[in-house]
Amino acid sequence: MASVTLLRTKGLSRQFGGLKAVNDVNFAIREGEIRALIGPNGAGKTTFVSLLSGRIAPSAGSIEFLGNDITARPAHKRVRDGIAYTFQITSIYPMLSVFDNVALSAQSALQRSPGAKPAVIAAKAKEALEHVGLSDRLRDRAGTMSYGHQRLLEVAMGLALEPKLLILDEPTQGLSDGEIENFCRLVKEISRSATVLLIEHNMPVVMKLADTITVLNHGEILAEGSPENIRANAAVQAAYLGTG
Ligand SMILES: Nc1ncnc2c1ncn2[C@@H]1O[C@H](COP(=O)(O)OP(=O)(O)OP(=O)(O)O)[C@@H](O)[C@H]1O
Repeated sequence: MASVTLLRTKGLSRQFGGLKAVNDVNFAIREGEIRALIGPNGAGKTTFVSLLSGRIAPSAGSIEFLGNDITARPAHKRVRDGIAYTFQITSIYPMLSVFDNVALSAQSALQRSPGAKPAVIAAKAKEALEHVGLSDRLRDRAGTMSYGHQRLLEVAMGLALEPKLLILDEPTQGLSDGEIENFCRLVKEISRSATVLLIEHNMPVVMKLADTITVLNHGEILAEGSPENIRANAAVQAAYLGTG
């Protein structure tokens, strides 16, 4: 099946002082895949996706999205292009209702289609909340929900942006086993309409969800391949055991 490259990086690098947090990364993700980005603590995963979303600027290299060079494009424009990034640290507005949080996201997505009516925004927000199973919590103040539900709210906010690429940074952190199972189902469902890039430490989740796994270590791609492939990779095992 022909597949389109959604996003590609060439020589992407970011230094913090003398530290090469991301070093010369050539990466490509195809439309429709679920890609997991894994690696030991400090490997550069969050820095890498922050470069993709435009939260931080690269020291060198380039980023292409659907064939266009977006390296210098500001973060808010990348959101409009279709790159949504849910943060590792909860980024909801705790004093606003669940519905309002998602409506704000939906509104920013609909700025792409002029003349969007409040009713359309509300419908999009409700649809996203239904997707993550929070339809019965619309009026709750976001900050009063459990941590797990706040993570789901974040995913709904990402979905309301109607992204082409949804970047999830450690989405299962702090979730219960039952919540993780539901979350895996949700990601599968999301992947029917969006490409998913997932930073994840929970290996069973990675093995279950990912079509392809990219392993970062010391800011560089150490390995890339299918879950079976990566599981059997000696260099990956060594990196995780701290001997690589
Ligand atoms: N703003 C910053 N200033 C200085 N150093 C930074 C900054 N952000 C990240 N780093 C450093 O860059 C390296 C990569 O960090 P990053 O957070 O990208 O790793 P990670 O793979 O996401 O780690 P984790 O799995 O622990 O979240 C680390 O050594 C980190 O200390």
